[in-house]
Amino acid sequence: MAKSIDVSDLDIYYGDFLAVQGVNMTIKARSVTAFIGPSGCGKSTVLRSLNRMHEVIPGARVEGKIMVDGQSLYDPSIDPVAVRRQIGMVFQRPNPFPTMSIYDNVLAGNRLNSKRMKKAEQDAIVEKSLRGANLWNEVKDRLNKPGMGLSGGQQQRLCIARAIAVEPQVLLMDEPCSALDPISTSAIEDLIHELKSEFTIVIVTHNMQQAARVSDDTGFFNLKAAGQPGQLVEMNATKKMFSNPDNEATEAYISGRFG
Ligand SMILES: Nc1ncnc2c1ncn2[C@@H]1O[C@H](COP(=O)(O)OP(=O)(O)OP(=O)(O)O)[C@@H](O)[C@H]1O
Repeated sequence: MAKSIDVSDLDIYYGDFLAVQGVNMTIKARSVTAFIGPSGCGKSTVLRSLNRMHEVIPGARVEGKIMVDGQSLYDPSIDPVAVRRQIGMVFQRPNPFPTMSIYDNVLAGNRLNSKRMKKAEQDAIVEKSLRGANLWNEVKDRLNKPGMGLSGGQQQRLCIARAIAVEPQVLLMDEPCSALDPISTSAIEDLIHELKSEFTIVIVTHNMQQAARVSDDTGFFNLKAAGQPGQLVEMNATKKMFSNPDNEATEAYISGRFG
C-alpha cells in the first residue's frame, strides 16, 4: 500500500558536517515528487534518509522527524532493514546482480526477505513485476539468461522490477535515467507515470524537463550560501513551480540563471 511521508525539522549530518538543515515537507501517497537543485545541495542525502540508507555511512545521522503514514521511521523500535524492504530504492547506474539470471534478479529481494516460495508463486511474481516494469515482452523468452546481457535501459527496468517485486510502499529513485539514452529514458518516464497508481515515488533528477514531465510535486533544494548546509527552498505543485514559483531563487534556477 502506498504511503505518505511527513518530514519535520530534518537535519542530516555526515559526522560533524551538517549537510542538510531544517527540511519540512510532505510527500503525498500515490504521486511523484521530484527533488531538483544544484550539485551538492543534499538531494540524494535527503532521499537516502527516507529509507534509512543514510545511516549505513559511518558517522552519518539525522535529527528531526520522518513519519511514514503516522509511524516514526527513526523510532528505536523500528528495524532499519525492514524499512529498506518497504521503501525501495533504484540507483543512478543499473545494478543487476551480475551472476544472476533475469528471473533470479527479479526475485532477489523476495528471497532475502522470506520463506520458501513455490515455483508457481515465484513465476507469478516474476511475470507481474516484469510486466509492471514494462520489460516482460522483451525478456519473457530469455528469463534464464544473465541480467547483465540486457541493454542499459533494460537493466534499469530490471532493477525497477526487482524493487517492485517486494511490493514496497514507497519507491525512491536517485537519478534513475542519468546513465540512459533518450529512448530508454522515455521508457522509464512512462513507467514512473504508470507506477504512481500503486506506489509513492520520489525521484532525484538533474533534468528539469524530466521533473516537469514526470512529477506532481517538486522540491527545490539549494545551499544557504557557499559552505553552508543545503536546505529545501520551496516545495509546490510541479505546474506552479515551473510557471509561477513562490521563491525568486527557484525562478532563477528553473530559468537556468544558475546551477
Ligand atoms: N558519504 C559522504 N560523506 C561525507 N559527506 C558527504 C557524503 N555524501 C555526500 N556528502 C556531502 O553532503 C552534501 C550533499 O551531498 P548530496 O550528494 O546529497 O548532494 P546532491 O544534491 O545529491 O548532489 P548531486 O546533484 O551532485 O548528486 C555535499 O556537501 C556532499 O559533499
